[in-house]
Amino acid sequence: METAKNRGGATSAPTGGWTALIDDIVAGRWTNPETGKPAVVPYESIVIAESLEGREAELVSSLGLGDTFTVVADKATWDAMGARVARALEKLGPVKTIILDHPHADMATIALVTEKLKGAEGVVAVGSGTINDLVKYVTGLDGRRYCVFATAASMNGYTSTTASITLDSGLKVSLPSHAPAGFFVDLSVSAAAPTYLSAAGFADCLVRSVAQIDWWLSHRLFGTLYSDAPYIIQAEDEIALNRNAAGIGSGDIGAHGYLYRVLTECGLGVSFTGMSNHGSMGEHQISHYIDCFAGDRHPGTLHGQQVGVGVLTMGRLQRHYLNSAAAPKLNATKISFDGMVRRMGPSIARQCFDEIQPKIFNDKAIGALNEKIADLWPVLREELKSFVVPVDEMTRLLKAAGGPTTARELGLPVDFYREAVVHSREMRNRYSFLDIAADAGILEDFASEEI
Ligand SMILES: NC(=O)C1=CN([C@@H]2O[C@H](COP(=O)(O)OP(=O)(O)OC[C@H]3O[C@@H](n4cnc5c(N)ncnc54)[C@H](OP(=O)(O)O)[C@@H]3O)[C@@H](O)[C@H]2O)C=CC1
Ligand SMILES: O=C(CO)COP(=O)(O)O
Repeated sequence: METAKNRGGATSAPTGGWTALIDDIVAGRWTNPETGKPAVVPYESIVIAESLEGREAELVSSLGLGDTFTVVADKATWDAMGARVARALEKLGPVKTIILDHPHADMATIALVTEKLKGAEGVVAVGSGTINDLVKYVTGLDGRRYCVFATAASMNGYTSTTASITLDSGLKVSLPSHAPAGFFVDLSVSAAAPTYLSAAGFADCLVRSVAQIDWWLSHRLFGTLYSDAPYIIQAEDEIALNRNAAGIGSGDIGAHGYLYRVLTECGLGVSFTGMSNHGSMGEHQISHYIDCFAGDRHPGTLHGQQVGVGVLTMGRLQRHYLNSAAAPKLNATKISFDGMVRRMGPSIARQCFDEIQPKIFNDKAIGALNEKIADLWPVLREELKSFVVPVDEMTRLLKAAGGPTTARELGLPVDFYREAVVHSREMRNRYSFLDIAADAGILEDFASEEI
């Protein structure tokens, strides 16, 4: 196995260690400024350390999951850490292993894992996004507590209470699930993983500014739920992480410490609101569209890699609007159901068309919305500008972390990427600048410049 570069790293942990603040949130000592009350979150133990070698059994045993254990991994994550965790758990009791073959977080695999985990007591996931979502979702079905050892800093779902699952129809959705009782990070393992994995996780963090802009826009226009709490807890760490972007690409352990802090905080944010919107808006819809509809054209890229390219696209689109003192002016929504059927197939198209009805506006409704936007725009524009990280800066950061910045770099046909930009808004009822641009009639022209 590749060893971590820069062992020890040039970047030191914040005062209080890698879980400073996170410990307070988990212990109920952190007061949410929005409510004035201590936040209550469903986690028992979150440990992030430069090494967990020798501590695996103690960490799992502290959760009291049971007397027998089942470790779930895939081939790569078994090699990276699963074998080590399974060996360590033998001290505590009998250990079974389930090694999945290139798993996907879809309904067929959920059925398989449900069957394999029947009667299992102490369920221990060792892996990244797909392994964690599978184990999270399956154990969530009967409320069985589980824990996860992270093998890659590739996405922010470890601590979220939602699972991103592909339904039998082929549509990827965000389903309510539960939190891991224990989340354990050995930074040396993730820093030694192939760097494209960490760059993907960095991109999942870079989302903050574009998602906050979309989410606030939706809140101001339609009164949809918005919360600052997820952003408040990660604000300082986002600065430290961006300062260490180059360390992500070079496998620096300290840089990975900050990366995991932001990934973890983003997941904790989901447990405040029960939804992933603060870190999943227009840019995630572009990535989900790629996963659902690229078919043979999918280059095998990771969620976070696609999200990173989506972030830059959204940054350019939002810049177009925020640079203008003139309020956006929208026309009645034109979404062709037949077009959706052609692109998505009849079953997904039906499901999505029903889902997006609240953001389909006729002439009368768009007139009222235009008046509201015109009224709000001078103030709303300034509010939105306060969330911006300039797109040139985000591009520089993503490059420094080693992530792809264009569809071409992803290895995705550019025509298909443009289709994703234009049509991904048809997937979910989350209102973003993709909807503004589409209803303003400029989205196709904008997308035609994306490469
Ligand atoms: N629930 C939530 O809130 C969230 C869920 N997600 C979901 O997570 C999934 C993406 O997860 P992601 O982690 O990016 O990718 P995956 O888990 O799909 O795949 C990553 C792959 O990288 C390989 N790998 C992992 N760790 C190591 C290591 N240490 N050394 C070598 N190889 C390693 C593994 O092997 P292999 O070679 O076998 O592929 C692994 O399967 C998506 O389905 C996404 O939608 C994303 C964000 C949030
Ligand atoms: O991927 C996510 C955050 O990175 C959340 O995904 P969903 O949009 O599926 O909830």
